[in-house]
Amino acid sequence: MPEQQVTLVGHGAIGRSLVQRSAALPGVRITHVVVPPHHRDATQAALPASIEACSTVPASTRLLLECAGHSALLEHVLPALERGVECAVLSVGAVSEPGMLEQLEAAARRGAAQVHLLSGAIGGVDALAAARLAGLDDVTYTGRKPPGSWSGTPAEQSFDLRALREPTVILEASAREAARLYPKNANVAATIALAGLGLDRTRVQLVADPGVTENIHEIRVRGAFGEMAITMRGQPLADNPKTSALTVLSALRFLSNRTSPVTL
Ligand SMILES: NC(=O)C1=CN([C@@H]2O[C@H](COP(=O)(O)OP(=O)(O)OC[C@H]3O[C@@H](n4cnc5c(N)ncnc54)[C@H](O)[C@@H]3O)[C@@H](O)[C@H]2O)C=CC1
Ligand SMILES: O=C([O-])CC(=O)C(=O)O
Repeated sequence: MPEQQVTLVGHGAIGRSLVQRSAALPGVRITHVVVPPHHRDATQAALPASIEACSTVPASTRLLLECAGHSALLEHVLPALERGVECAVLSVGAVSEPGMLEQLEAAARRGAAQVHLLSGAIGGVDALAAARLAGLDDVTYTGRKPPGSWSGTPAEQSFDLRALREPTVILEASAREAARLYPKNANVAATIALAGLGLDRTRVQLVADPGVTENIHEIRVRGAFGEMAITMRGQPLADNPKTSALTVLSALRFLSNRTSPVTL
């Protein structure tokens, strides 16, 4: 099978870990990393010489993997899809913006390309999306992280995060609201919603819990298929505690499947 060349968008905690880990992935080579223009030189200095830092998606790109943030969908993913570039996206919560899902679909159709919404920090998306085909009654998601992982979010305006002594619900809302208000913490809420009952009918609870050190995701589903309950207790990335390490591994799995004769 031919080598799969990949352009990454983003070089934060996920991007750096992907560059490092993909070096051991047979058949996959990250060739470019797209970063904001003012980060280009510093990023190039941090990358191996075989990877080029750039501020736009190169014309040679055939597969793009986004690990940057919601704004990167408008800036890089939509134009790439229009040009026929296959894209994989981790900032799934960007679809909480009205019209974004439709824009992704339209751009992919025009470019005859596919956009893959990766499962990221959670498991069970395959089962949920399959269960949906027979009809779902109820899908709930609870995201629980240590208080420090909610710093820089709207929770800071309502709670003194450092003073919390008890698990505290910081948001109860639809998946759409959760993903919009917490763009760095609730992408999985949007993923579960897209796989299940949709952004407006999926109920989400976000919890700041001083009693935990992991990022805990609880998914409960009822439907004609039966019931499903999953708890993920994800280790956070050392570079960014908001992000679970499994997010990187889910992107690696996607890349690995591109070049494996048997996919799983
Ligand atoms: N689906 C999932 O399970 C998860 C998804 N994510 C998504 O992945 C994103 C990245 O996560 P981390 O690497 O932990 O964050 P990070 O904050 O460590 O790194 C993000 C990097 O992307 C860069 N960036 C931001 N906007 C950009 C743009 N338009 N073009 C190019 N580069 C841009 C930033 O400069 C930064 O270096 C999160 O913001 C979130 O949207 C994160 C965790 C889980
Ligand atoms: O990595 C995680 O645990 C989940 C996360 O931040 C997100 O859904 O945006």
